[in-house]
Amino acid sequence: MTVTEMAASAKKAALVLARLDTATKNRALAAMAQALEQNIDAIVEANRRDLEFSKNENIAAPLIARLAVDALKVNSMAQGIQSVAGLADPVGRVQGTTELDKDLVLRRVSCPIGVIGAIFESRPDAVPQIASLCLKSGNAVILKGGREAQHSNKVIVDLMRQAIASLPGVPEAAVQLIETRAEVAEMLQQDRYINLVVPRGSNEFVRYVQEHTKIPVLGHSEGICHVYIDEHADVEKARAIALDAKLQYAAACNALETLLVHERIAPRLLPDLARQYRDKGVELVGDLRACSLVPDLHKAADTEWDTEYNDLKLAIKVVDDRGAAIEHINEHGSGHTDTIVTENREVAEQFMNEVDSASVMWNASTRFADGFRFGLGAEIGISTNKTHARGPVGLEGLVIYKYKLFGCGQTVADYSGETGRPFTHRPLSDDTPL
Ligand SMILES: NC(=O)C1=CN([C@@H]2O[C@H](COP(=O)(O)OP(=O)(O)OC[C@H]3O[C@@H](n4cnc5c(N)ncnc54)[C@H](OP(=O)(O)O)[C@@H]3O)[C@@H](O)[C@H]2O)C=CC1
Ligand SMILES: N[C@@H](CCC(=O)OP(=O)(O)O)C(=O)O
Repeated sequence: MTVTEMAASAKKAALVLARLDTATKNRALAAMAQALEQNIDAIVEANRRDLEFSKNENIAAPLIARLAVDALKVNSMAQGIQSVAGLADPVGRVQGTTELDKDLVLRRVSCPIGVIGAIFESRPDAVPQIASLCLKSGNAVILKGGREAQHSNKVIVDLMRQAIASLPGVPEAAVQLIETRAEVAEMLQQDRYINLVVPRGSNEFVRYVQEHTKIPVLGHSEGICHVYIDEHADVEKARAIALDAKLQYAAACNALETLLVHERIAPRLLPDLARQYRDKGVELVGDLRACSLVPDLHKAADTEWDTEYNDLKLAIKVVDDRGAAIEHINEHGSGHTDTIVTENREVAEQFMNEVDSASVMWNASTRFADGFRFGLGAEIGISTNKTHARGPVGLEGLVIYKYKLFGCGQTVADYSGETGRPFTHRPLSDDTPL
């Protein structure tokens, strides 16, 4: 099948999905989860081939960890799908009701976006997450994962499609997979059928997508995430957060890349914290003031402040005050996730108000920026766009709305000119029967 044919069938599927009731969608999700659980060996075997390929290509260890799938991971993929089934249906929610005039009532109701093209990194667990969120929100999806994960992705998508096809009324074309960059290029031309493209990847890749399509793009790009340790920080909290944000999963886009430390707390905190990082294998670089506090610290090149390492490397900078920290983050960050550690509420609120990022945190690790941990069930990714969705994108980010106007024969002429009737524009309760 060509990509154009796939996109056309996705469009048809989306029209069917949009009218499916919640119970049918949940049955499809349960079948998808069961299909994965019952085929753990096939998934793990496909993943073994992907891992072999990646090891031959010398892929970095954190990226191998992101790619690897074992039985536990398959079970957690299945649980993830079930948890999406357990979420409230985001489609058909009344978002406001206005009486324009007697017997002329306008209602805003949530509805699916349509067809989503999702391109993402070599992370097989992203496949069921994105597919289940799209299905629950009534959208068809065309998936493209990273080349290192292609065998795993194919088996997972095939299993989910077979599960969907076994249910009456649920179109198999709800979930489709493309595998090559050439197909991505073709997909980007399908503005007739595809309503939103979600690229997850480097800034260059997201820019490439934006420059090669007329389809709206919801970019999920790099995370140059910061932890700022304020002068009023609790040292133990600061240490725990700074270590977790870098070490808990260094390859994630929400991992720490630049540590900013207030000059008044730096001498007490940095030497010991640097030792702890080094004990865990983290390579450190710093500005001149950090270098004066930490033995053998290499001076950071100017470009380091704009670098996402995605690995066991960290840049450290000592700042004069919170204003300097906020300024640094707004200049060098990527609008993803940034944290302040402080015991001073006023300082924390200033930081959270003035840092222009999708997720701003107080006394918590940047690694919390995740759809599951935020209670969204799962995530299609973490948006670094400002519109239409920001930060971890769950079901709410996958619906739009339509206006439904309930009349009884009125025309605009009735409301025009000097003799026209005035509008009432009266808000009504959303459960008013129409
Ligand atoms: N905000 C978020 O939710 C996420 C952000 N990221 C960010 O992504 C970045 C790097 O991740 P990485 O895994 O290396 O991802 P890449 O940017 O290398 O690749 C991601 C996807 O884009 C595809 N791709 C890349 N370039 C092109 C191109 N020119 N044409 C068509 N397809 C292309 C890849 O395909 P192929 O493999 O076939 O080359 C893959 O499917 C990091 O900055 C990370 O923070 C990653 C995950 C989630
Ligand atoms: N949701 C993820 C982070 C986002 C993500 O997909 O990151 P990545 O490891 O770059 O693929 C998590 O915190 O586990």
